[in-house]
Amino acid sequence: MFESEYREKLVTPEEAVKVVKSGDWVDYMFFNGYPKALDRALARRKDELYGVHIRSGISLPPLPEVPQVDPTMEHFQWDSWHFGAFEAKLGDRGICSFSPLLYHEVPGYYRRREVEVDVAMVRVCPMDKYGYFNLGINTSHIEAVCENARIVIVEENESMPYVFGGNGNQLHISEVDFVVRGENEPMASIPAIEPTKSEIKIAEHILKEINDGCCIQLGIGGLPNYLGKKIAEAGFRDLSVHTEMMADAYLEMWEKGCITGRKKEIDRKKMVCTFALGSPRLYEFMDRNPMIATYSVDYTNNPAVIAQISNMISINSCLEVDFYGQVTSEMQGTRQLTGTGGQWDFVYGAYHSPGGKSFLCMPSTYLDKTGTLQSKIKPFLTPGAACTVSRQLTHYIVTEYGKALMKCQSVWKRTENLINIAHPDFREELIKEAEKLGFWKRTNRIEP
Ligand SMILES: CC(=O)SCCNC(=O)CCNC(=O)[C@H](O)C(C)(C)COP(=O)(O)OP(=O)(O)OC[C@H]1O[C@@H](n2cnc3c(N)ncnc32)[C@H](O)[C@@H]1OP(=O)(O)O
Ligand SMILES: CCCC(=O)O
Repeated sequence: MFESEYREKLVTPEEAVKVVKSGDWVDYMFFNGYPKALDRALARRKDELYGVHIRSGISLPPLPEVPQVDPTMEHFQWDSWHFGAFEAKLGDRGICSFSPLLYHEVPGYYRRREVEVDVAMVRVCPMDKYGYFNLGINTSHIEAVCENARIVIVEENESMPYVFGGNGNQLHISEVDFVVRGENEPMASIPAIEPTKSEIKIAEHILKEINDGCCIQLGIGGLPNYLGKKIAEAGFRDLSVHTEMMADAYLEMWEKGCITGRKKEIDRKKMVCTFALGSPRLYEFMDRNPMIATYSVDYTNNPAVIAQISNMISINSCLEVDFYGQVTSEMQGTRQLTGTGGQWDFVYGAYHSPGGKSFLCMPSTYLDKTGTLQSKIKPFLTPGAACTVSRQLTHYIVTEYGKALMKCQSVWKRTENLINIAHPDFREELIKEAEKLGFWKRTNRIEP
């Protein structure tokens, strides 16, 4: 029924990118949603175009060519909502600018027309018999971008898993201006990372906080994934999933029979997410799986939605915490390493869930560029680092030495709680700093 409209709109990537004009804003979406064939065709137009802005986030291999063919940024300027390794390197070279966000608000930025978008380009599943292009493992904010773009171009990829959804997970042919056929390359996957000794200890602390019937959200990074494996091994029952990112850890929990979703107040018996990042096995698991429901990020990450689920346990990683309980999870001083992503959304939402808790986790130390051990608990965040979670919102901080409550604690008590979970080699020094600042009134330090 939609075949003739499809044929009318089907063009080559070279034809499709001709709609881009100098000065346009082009949206490439996130993760596996970025359109590889269109990107290559646009890069080839470099010498004809000036000041085209490309907006993206967490670009995955094969990496986009557009920012690489124009290091001068005369032709293409690269903007990112969220840095991955690729964007962090471009940022170091001064050829990628970062836009801070609250992830659940992103569809609203487009709907309120606070961000410009002329051309939306997105990688999708091939059209189905009802005329829909399923957005696969990248639902995120795509629908809102496309609703507000002057031109929408979809790039079909047969390797994209077809994922059932609640909302925002498809585009209809009538909403699309051009269709191109991509090269069906496999979705980019991320390798499993072995946990460090500290991460193993952190997981032990958090496991004590999990009960049968909880709803789990795991963030991005090595630790949350390892924790998911431990939850699976521990054999919890009737867990639910409401997360931003579907990851291999959930597949393991499901295979071990831990996840039923029966206890959730909303989306019962569904594993809810807005995108996926993991192994090919995870992507296969998600393909036409009736238990998975992908939604636009303004639903999954909306704190008011998260708060409707009882016993929400949110587990994310961070980089640095100061005596106030301010957290950065995205910057090393002035260097933008990653982004806020959904961290703020889940910290806030989980706290408002009946019985809910949020844990921001980090090893207590890291090695700096000179190989010197540094504490991640500091009197103040490293100058230049933006605060990802403000002190009013932080609930628990967890290191290998235990967990520290921040919510409702005085600055004195926060300082003390944090020094108790700092690496022992830094505790004396931190106490001295706290005393100088007048943040330390007495000690109840736990000896290592
Ligand atoms: C996905 C959801 O469902 S919701 C929300 C999830 N999203 C977020 O939480 C967004 C922000 N968080 C993140 O991006 C990640 O969790 C991170 C970056 C905080 C942690 O990810 P990990 O992979 O565990 O990072 P890791 O511990 O390896 O540290 C990354 C780098 O920063 C360095 N580093 C860590 N802490 C510090 C610090 N305090 N100062 C300077 N550098 C630091 C590490 O040495 C490492 O450097 P390298 O890449 O040169 O080895
Ligand atoms: C773009 C979102 C990824 C994250 O939350 O870390």
